[in-house]
Amino acid sequence: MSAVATEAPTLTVRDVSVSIGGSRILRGVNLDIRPKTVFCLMGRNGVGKTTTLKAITGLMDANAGHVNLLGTEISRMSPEKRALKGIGFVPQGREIFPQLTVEENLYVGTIARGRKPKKEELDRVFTLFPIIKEFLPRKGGMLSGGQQQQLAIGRALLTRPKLLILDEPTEGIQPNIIDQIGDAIKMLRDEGEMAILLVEQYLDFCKELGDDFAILERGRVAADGPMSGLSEELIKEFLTV
Ligand SMILES: Nc1ncnc2c1ncn2[C@@H]1O[C@H](COP(=O)(O)OP(=O)(O)OP(=O)(O)O)[C@@H](O)[C@H]1O
Repeated sequence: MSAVATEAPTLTVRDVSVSIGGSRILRGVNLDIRPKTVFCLMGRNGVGKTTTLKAITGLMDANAGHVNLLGTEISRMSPEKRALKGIGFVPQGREIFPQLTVEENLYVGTIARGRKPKKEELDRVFTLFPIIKEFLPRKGGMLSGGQQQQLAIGRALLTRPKLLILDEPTEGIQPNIIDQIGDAIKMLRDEGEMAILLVEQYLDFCKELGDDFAILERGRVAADGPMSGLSEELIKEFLTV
């Protein structure tokens, strides 16, 4: 077993349940996300992937269960407090402010913390996504979907997360930008400062990037383990439509 595998997890989710309007959406979800790895949360439409992310980030309250980030119980904290503890979230749809410039969008997360990003933090984002530097004065709404995704990831990175959470980053994005986002995820993982939790329906993207996976089915983890264990049988049973 490698040294990495024996390190304490960056995030543990234990028996997390969420109900919305009387229906049980999550029914005791368990996840262990190791440091310096990419973890892919997979499953068909409507199985509870986004709800799991919201229970982790605090955007949705869990009825039961525990979420622990780097040894700290965060499940009763506000989303803002969880962000300060080290959770960076890039939501589905990216949530770029269309009327703000790219530069203003980029600074939103750090300014909310009362500071401006440091030059080396900005340079790191520009190295990952050179287009952001080129388009700094443009309005966010003028960017393509893929460029907005890069901007949203850049914005999250400036908060120096310990866990970067990405909800369907490839959705509706052209292939060359998907490749750039994949390369950026690999680079971030290899730098070793964070773990990355990826919700993704694009199977090849997950297989290429993921170290570990979990498959959700009706609000529960139906299978999990190292990505090498994602068999054709599991894909057929839980992922193909
Ligand atoms: N605010 C809400 N009110 C009512 N039902 C909801 C709400 N949010 C989610 N649901 C329901 O909870 C279930 C899980 O939704 P969730 O968005 O977590 O699934 P998902 O796996 O992320 O799906 P997708 O791949 O379509 O995004 C779905 O049946 C959805 O209709």
